[in-house]
Amino acid sequence: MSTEKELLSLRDQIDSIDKQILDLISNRASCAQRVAEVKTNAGADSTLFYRPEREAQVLRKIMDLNQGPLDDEEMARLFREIMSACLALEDPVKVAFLGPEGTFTQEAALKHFGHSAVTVPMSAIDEVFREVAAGSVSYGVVPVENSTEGVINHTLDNFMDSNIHICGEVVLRIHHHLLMSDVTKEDKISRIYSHAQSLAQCRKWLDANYPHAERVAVSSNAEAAKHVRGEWNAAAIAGETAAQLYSLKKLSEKIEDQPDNSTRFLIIGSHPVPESGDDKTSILVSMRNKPGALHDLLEPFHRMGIDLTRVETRPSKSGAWNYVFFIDFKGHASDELIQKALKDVGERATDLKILGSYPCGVL
Ligand SMILES: O=C(O)C(=O)C[C@]1(C(=O)O)C=C[C@@H](O)C=C1
Repeated sequence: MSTEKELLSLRDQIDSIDKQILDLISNRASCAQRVAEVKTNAGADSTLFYRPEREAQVLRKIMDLNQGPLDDEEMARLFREIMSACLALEDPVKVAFLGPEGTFTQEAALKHFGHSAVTVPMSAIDEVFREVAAGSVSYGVVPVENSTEGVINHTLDNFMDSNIHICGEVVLRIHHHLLMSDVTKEDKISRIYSHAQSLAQCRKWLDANYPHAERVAVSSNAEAAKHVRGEWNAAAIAGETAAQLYSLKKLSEKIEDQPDNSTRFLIIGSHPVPESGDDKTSILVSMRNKPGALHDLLEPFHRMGIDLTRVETRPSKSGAWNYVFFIDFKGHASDELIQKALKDVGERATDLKILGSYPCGVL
């Protein structure tokens, strides 16, 4: 068969497959609309249309069933978007993030909820918490730890004062680029804007390449990108989305010191999430200042074979909270073993607050 004929025949096959995919996606979307009716008839308000545990199960099943040639992550991403569009038919989910437009937090929100979600920029982490608590958005996305720079204390501190639930987690690979605008003079860069975390994540690269440039910390990478648009002697460190959004040119790509630099974000909401089959629980525990306090606290987890994934200590804000520990572990708070462990831990602690049980990040 000639090349031309072979191409024509393959494109005929693709056209017919596309028609089948179209019909199947439309059928799926109609089912989601019926799900919304059932939920409404059962009295659920629209904040309960989004079901994190069900979404995690759907994506995990797709990854299990996938036989290639697309890899599991790629396939899950496609289904992520289909589900996002189906949910938007029920009721588009409104998500607050640490703005402005173009931040990594917005990228994390879209990765988690898909591109049919409505993302709403906030100017500070506290505001994301506040808007979720006030109910003006259904969910919020906040950064919690970075593989190079460690924990984001400001996010943890917000959990001490709120009754917000953690509903999910999402991890994002963070690539930083040095960006300049069309007025920047490449050989005259004497000031570099970025978020303090990003400046820290690129410290060695900056020391080697721009040792004399002033490093200016601003409220976000996207804000840094905005800044350089009118400055001939300044550059910004930010990600791909901000570069595109603010039409900046990449002077150097992937300048982060650690090639596997990634940030974990938490999804916060107002409702607890049922079990998905592969879950994590986050708790906040306060303890009096005495030798061996942390060992005592963690002993039940060790004894019961519960997998701890993170332990962070923060100074308490009041006298009663001498030590505050943020502890993440595998398992769901409705699980019998986890309930036993929490009871034991609660008896040893001054105070224990369950921040939420949620599906382990899928994508
Ligand atoms: O199963 C549901 O409850 C649905 O609303 C359907 C669906 C989906 O498209 O699969 C959509 C949104 C939910 O977040 C979870 C799943």
